[in-house]
Amino acid sequence: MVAKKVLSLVFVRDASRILLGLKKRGFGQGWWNGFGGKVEPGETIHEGALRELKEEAGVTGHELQEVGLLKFEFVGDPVLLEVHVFSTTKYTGQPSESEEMKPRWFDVDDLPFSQMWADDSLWFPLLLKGSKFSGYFLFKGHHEILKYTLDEVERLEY
Ligand SMILES: CNc1ncnc2c1ncn2[C@@H]1O[C@H](COP(=O)(O)OP(=O)(O)OP(=O)(O)O)[C@@H](O)[C@H]1O
Repeated sequence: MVAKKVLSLVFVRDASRILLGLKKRGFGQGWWNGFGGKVEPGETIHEGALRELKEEAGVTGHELQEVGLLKFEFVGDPVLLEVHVFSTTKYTGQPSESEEMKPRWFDVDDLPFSQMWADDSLWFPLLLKGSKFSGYFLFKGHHEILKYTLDEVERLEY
């Protein structure tokens, strides 16, 4: 590991649904995911999360809770990705398509895991039941997880 990239990942939920976006370009293109991206210089991770949610989904989030910390490495790539996962049920505005993402509500019992990052199906159950979680995943390419750890935690530690 020689460098670390800090990213946000935001999930908006209601009683039985979760808002995902189909990534139209770049990293994770063609897959459904929460909204997020690189934290920019001068902003907090929380501010970055709100900005990305607005830019990518057209929605203003309120009372974001940080619920997960996920670290990713890819074989042959010296960069460690540190993804801070946020969740909220409070938002204003209507989800709308952006250059980067096409938003859509999914029933939590009918998530498109075959079109999502492979790690998502492992930690989504913890997200959906309202737990906090911390994980590490080593990928080979973009589809295969070689090893991982995943823990439900009381509080997130950096
Ligand atoms: C490897 N397993 C993974 N599982 C689930 N989610 C993952 C992920 N790896 C990255 N993510 C998320 O994918 C988005 C990438 O965003 P990404 O396009 O790189 O960022 P950003 O919008 O700043 O990019 P540009 O401005 O286009 O450069 C960002 O939400 C990030 O948290």
